[in-house]
Amino acid sequence: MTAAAALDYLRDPNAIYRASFAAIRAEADLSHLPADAHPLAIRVVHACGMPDAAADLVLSADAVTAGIRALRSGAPVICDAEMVAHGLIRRFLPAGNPVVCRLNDPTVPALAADLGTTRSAAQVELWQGDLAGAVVAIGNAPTALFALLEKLDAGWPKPALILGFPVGFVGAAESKAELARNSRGVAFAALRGRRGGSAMAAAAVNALGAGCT
Ligand SMILES: C/C1=C2N=C(/C=C3N=C(/C(C)=C4\N[C@@](C)([C@@H]5N=C1[C@](C)(CCC(=O)O)[C@H]5CC(=O)O)[C@@](C)(CC(=O)O)[C@@H]4CCC(=O)O)[C@@](C)(CC(=O)O)[C@@H]\3CCC(=O)O)C(C)(C)[C@@H]/2CCC(=O)O
Repeated sequence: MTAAAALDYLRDPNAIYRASFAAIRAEADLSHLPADAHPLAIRVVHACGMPDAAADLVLSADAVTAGIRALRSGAPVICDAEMVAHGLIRRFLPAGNPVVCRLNDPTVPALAADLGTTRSAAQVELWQGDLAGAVVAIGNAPTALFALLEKLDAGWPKPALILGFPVGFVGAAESKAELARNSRGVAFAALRGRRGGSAMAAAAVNALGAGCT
């Protein structure tokens, strides 16, 4: 049997990252973003392969500093989906920050049925104790973002930062527009429109974590 010929592709992980980030810097227009948000924008684009997504990124002026400060202080990262939680590069979290996702808490299905909502939104009921000063990363569920904003309107503790990246056709654009219109006094970053996703939300956290070093 003859040995299979090795295909020609880049194998060095650091070289792959360098080449990706260089391509994004060359292709994505980041000029509307403050310099401290460029690493976050680059990682978000990196996670989806769409340089034009950078144009839809909106941030409050304090988003990056608030996120980095919160992570350094050991704040929890609250995620709407396990996919977001699993996308976090743990070695980037500077203080062994707890990662919280309550979607699969055994009480959530009954809670969702009682409240007449999704499991993603029902889990927000379980976030109250972790919310003060936290980084909240929403990458999947528009209903979770809407529910969080409703809780803030009801006087719940404020997180340090909301990363709004829900994706899809029902409620994604609307929930992020509401966050950008009125973030309830909380620093935020969001991707306007239908695009988003767990990988992008995790990438945003990873960029902040990398910025802590
Ligand atoms: C309406 C929902 C949407 N889900 C999308 C895309 C993806 N979802 C995946 C997976 C595996 C999960 N999605 C759930 C969060 C599930 N998705 C929903 C809900 C029905 C409602 C959310 C909402 O509208 O706010 C939601 C169920 C719920 O009751 O909350 C998930 C919990 C479903 C499950 O059966 O477990 C699960 C999350 C698992 C986890 O990570 O913890 C996908 C991988 C596709 C799939 O279903 O196989 C994909 C991932 C996208 C991503 O990057 O995160 C949409 C398209 C975003 C859609 C929301 C809007 C719409 O237009 O329909």
